[in-house]
Amino acid sequence: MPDTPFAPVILGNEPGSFPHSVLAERHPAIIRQVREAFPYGPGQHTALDGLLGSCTRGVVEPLPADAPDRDRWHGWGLAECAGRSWYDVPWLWSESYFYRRLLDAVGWFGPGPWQGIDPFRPFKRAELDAPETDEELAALDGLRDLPEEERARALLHGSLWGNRADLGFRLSAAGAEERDPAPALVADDSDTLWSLLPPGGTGTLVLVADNAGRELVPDLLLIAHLLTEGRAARAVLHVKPYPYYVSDATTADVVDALHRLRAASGAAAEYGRVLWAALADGRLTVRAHPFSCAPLPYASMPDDLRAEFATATLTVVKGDLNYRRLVGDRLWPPTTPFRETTACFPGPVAALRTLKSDVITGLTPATEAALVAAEGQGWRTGGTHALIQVDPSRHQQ
Ligand SMILES: O=P(O)(O)OC[C@@]1(O)O[C@H](CO)[C@@H](O)[C@@H]1O
Repeated sequence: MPDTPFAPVILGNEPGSFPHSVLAERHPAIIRQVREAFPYGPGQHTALDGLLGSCTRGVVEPLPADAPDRDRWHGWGLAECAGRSWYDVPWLWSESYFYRRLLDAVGWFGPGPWQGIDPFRPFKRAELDAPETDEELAALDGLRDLPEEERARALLHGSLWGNRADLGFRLSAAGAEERDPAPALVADDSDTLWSLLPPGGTGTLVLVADNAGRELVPDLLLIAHLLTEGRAARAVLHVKPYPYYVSDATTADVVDALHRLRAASGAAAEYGRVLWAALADGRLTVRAHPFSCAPLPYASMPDDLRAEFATATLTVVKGDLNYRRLVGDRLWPPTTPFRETTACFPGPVAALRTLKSDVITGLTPATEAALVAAEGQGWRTGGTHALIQVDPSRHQQ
């Protein structure tokens, strides 16, 4: 066992900290926005009031007796967390449960007319329909004549920076990193990533998606490229089984994104056709595993998911939340080797993430020092830095 230093699990109970602000400010703001976006009835308003009181001033309450996933949540620690302040249980747990309870309040789980109505859909649609998305899709035409390696790199960066809701074609201008006082890309294992996906590959790429809209679109473009260029024979796209963390992608969001691509012109539409055909013939599949909305790190993943990740040629996990779940939602010393924190993961894994929370591993001492000198600790949560980290090993479980 590697000599990994102790790192405390992140809680939300320290006023002034980022996690505390999410519980005390972001969650109430989300309740407000959802309320304003839908013509909910009195029952839903009362339930939202109840959730607001509970999550800001109260304690974690059990799920209703008829909740379809009650047993599952008990397996995920509900009995241990119930009755405690939302601020005193692991932050990851608290956030996940907040979204679960929000869906309850608006009637997502039904039965009834609001069953399956995504409370975040207006926000996701607005982003997908934004003129910036048109510009980003039009920029794909400029990639057409580039050598495959350069297209692949541009699309990888598109997917990476898409995690900031920003396609990367315009950001990956040569030299941009060097011009900043601290590097935009704080770790870059992309050579290792590409070595796992050589042209002519016969393997399976798993991509664990994060946000819908302007992140999911470049994720889909990357998948289309890898399939078309033979860097992967098959791809599996993991999305969330229900709306989560406001903008996380569900199957409905995949459908919206594909329609958006097909309705575009030029290269974007071609990518859309590739993906549509790959779904039809089974080279691309979409999965919505319950564990994707679990309040737990991947170390606790169930056996079926473990088996799937174990057989993949490479699993790419997107975004900040998936990073927290991959390495553990802990305050690691930033120079803790990435590979020491991913020992729970059964197959080769790559993280593509913009930095939006305190968790970080795998920095060199020089990079950490440059970041701290330039920004104090603000680089951890500002979303202006990103990383590509890869652990190519197959861990025996
Ligand atoms: O996973 P994503 O979309 O990249 O980011 C999720 C996020 O917005 O949610 C958490 C705070 O609620 C943070 O981990 C992070 O900032």
